[in-house]
Amino acid sequence: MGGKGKGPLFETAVGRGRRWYTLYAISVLIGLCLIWLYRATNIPEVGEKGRWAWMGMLAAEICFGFYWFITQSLRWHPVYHQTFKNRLFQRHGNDLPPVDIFVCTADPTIEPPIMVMNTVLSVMAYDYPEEKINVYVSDDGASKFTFYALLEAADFAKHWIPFCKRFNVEPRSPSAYFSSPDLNGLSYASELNCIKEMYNMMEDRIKNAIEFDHVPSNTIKQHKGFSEWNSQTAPGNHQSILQILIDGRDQSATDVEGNMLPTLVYLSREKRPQYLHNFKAGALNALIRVSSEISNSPVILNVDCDMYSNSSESVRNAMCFFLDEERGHQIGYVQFPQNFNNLDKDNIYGDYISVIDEVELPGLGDCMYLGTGCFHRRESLCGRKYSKDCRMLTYMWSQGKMRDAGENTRIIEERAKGLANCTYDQNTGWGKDIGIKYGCIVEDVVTGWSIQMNGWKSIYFNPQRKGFLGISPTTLAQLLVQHKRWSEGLFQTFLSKYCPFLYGYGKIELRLQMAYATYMLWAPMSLPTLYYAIVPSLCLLKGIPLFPRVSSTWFLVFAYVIISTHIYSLGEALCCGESLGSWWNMQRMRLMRRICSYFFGLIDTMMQTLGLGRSNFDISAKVADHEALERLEKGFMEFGSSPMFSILAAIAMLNLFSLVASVIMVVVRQGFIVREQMVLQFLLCGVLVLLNLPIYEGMFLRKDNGKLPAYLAFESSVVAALVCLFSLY
Ligand SMILES: O=c1ccn([C@@H]2O[C@H](COP(=O)(O)OP(=O)(O)O[C@H]3O[C@H](CO)[C@@H](O)[C@H](O)[C@H]3O)[C@@H](O)[C@H]2O)c(=O)[nH]1
Ligand SMILES: [Mn+2]
Repeated sequence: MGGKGKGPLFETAVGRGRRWYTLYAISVLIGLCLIWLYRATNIPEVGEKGRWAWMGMLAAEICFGFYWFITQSLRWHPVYHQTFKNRLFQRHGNDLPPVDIFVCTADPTIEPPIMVMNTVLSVMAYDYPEEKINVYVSDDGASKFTFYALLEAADFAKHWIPFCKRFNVEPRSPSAYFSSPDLNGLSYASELNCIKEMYNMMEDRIKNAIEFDHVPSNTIKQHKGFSEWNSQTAPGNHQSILQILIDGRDQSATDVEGNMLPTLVYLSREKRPQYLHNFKAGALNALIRVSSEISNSPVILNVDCDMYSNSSESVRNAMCFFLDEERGHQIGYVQFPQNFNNLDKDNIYGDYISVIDEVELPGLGDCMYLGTGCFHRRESLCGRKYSKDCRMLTYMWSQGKMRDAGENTRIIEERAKGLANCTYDQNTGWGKDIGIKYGCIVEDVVTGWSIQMNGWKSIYFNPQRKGFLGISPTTLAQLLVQHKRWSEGLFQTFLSKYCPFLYGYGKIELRLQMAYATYMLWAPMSLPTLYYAIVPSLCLLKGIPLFPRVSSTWFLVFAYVIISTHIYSLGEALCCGESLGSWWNMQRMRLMRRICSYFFGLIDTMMQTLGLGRSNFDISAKVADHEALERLEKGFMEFGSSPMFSILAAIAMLNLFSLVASVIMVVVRQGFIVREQMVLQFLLCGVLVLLNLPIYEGMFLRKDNGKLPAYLAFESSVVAALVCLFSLY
């Protein structure tokens, strides 16, 4: 290396300000202990009113306290990485390892082929030597329209890639680029118009094909791949379809400027009704095998089909980690944050994205595998354990199996196809010790966890310009379903042999075990939250006090813990660039997620533990209708429909009744609330009502299509009234 571009390829800095944080955390911990002490020493006597309610409060507060304690692991050891791409260039030039890029799609209706195509084009156009990029699309929907869109993409890429490189455009997803606001007055306006025109025509062709259920017949004639589809082909029942659309080794496959093109492969693995297909994990494992036969790159990037590349530098950034002479050989994967390009400014669905990106993920020191936007070292993904003699990536790659350039594409297709058959990984290590884990709907977290257990280090890299942008759910119902799936999968993992505290015990730092547990315990945390959202309000109605009176010193303890933790979380959100309104929305959604998604996730996990039912990977929708988007822009939540709303609405009504009733009592029987021991309970109920305002609005005031289903208003009022009456007697 001759001292070229001296210094490491990446640097790691440890966050500052820890001392203050530790002081604050200790003070909260003391407060929590005092609260438990207060609860334990003030339990109402046998026969006194509210004894059971009190014990429940104690249990709930123990849960909250314990949970708060383990979440501290996410703020314990913040590290930030910086890469030096110029040094990478000085040392290696363009002599860099190849990368295999996996794009997964599963359903052409909720993941439109045009979206998949844009993601594919964005990753084909990375600022990286073209012949070193290999893009694989896994289509679990076995859709000939997705296939057709990719064929079009293969053609369009010949113009798009040179265009991107010549004018250095960002982002490189055509549709995202064409819709960016600052395209006026560019020096290359005529080239831009020309390529935009070409793109629009292509988009129209694909849209028409889908609308009329008809791929242009000359395209069908030109590509033998279409013969794989017949009237029997169904997403859940078909043979493996594998087509190499661009063979990067083929010297004649060049773009309009004569440069080589990235390899592009379409795969729809075999599916048969009698075989489990293991959802996304199965798809990724098929891709790992198939790609090993075709390009076998030492680094694998995988993205969901909605996650287009927003920065052309990501591959080079990732290589700075893997190729670092000092530490690169230990790194198993480099995870970029998951960001979204369809969030409204007030964050109405209360995504914690910014806090997670800026605080929690760096705060962990290591990183979880989040399922998308992650670069893996192929070996680590394939289950190899890290050992001191794991060689540098460059070595591995020069030793790796490289396909003979002259070999016929069709022969390779035939050979690789067998690796995607559904019997291939039956009774093998695939899904257990090799590849992505099976049997869990959060395959990503479990897989990342076991890679870490195998001794590999992980990197969380959050550059200024976001690496990937995707689509987050656009209705409350979709969001709740997504979180239900996550909480369910995560809790199942907690109960399985992968439980962080057992599996990780003695092998991995406690900090990391706790960090994983904070996510895996979402589902059971629904119970104390439900308790807090229901019981104190009912007791308010009955006049049973559950908190200390204002004049007591214990009151100060509660006040300190409540106020300090909320001020802290508000401060954190503001520092991450959120607004006050967006923080408030985050609080609301935390409540809703806990009492709906996590609660249903908990129930489903329990059912499965008892052997009733099996979990399903409900794919998140990635399209929203126009009206809905308009309402969202105006700040109205789009509800959609979901059985989970029943519980949400019932709790909202119950709190409203309790609040109204106690206000009436204050007015009629003056002094009721002023009995100062009810103050905290009254406030809690009041805050719950405020958080639930959009629910009342959605049930009673709104007339548009995004409101809550009509029957809910009636149903929830009746349920809440019955519960209130019942509890009064
Ligand atoms: O049988 C399936 C199901 C899903 N997918 C693909 O998996 C990806 C993720 O699915 P999506 O419905 O978008 O999931 P999210 O709710 O966004 O999922 C998040 O959480 C998942 C784990 O629950 C991770 O796998 C994802 O990467 C992560 O984005 C999409 O590209 C799908 O096409 C498949 O390929 N086959
Ligand atoms: Mn997604």
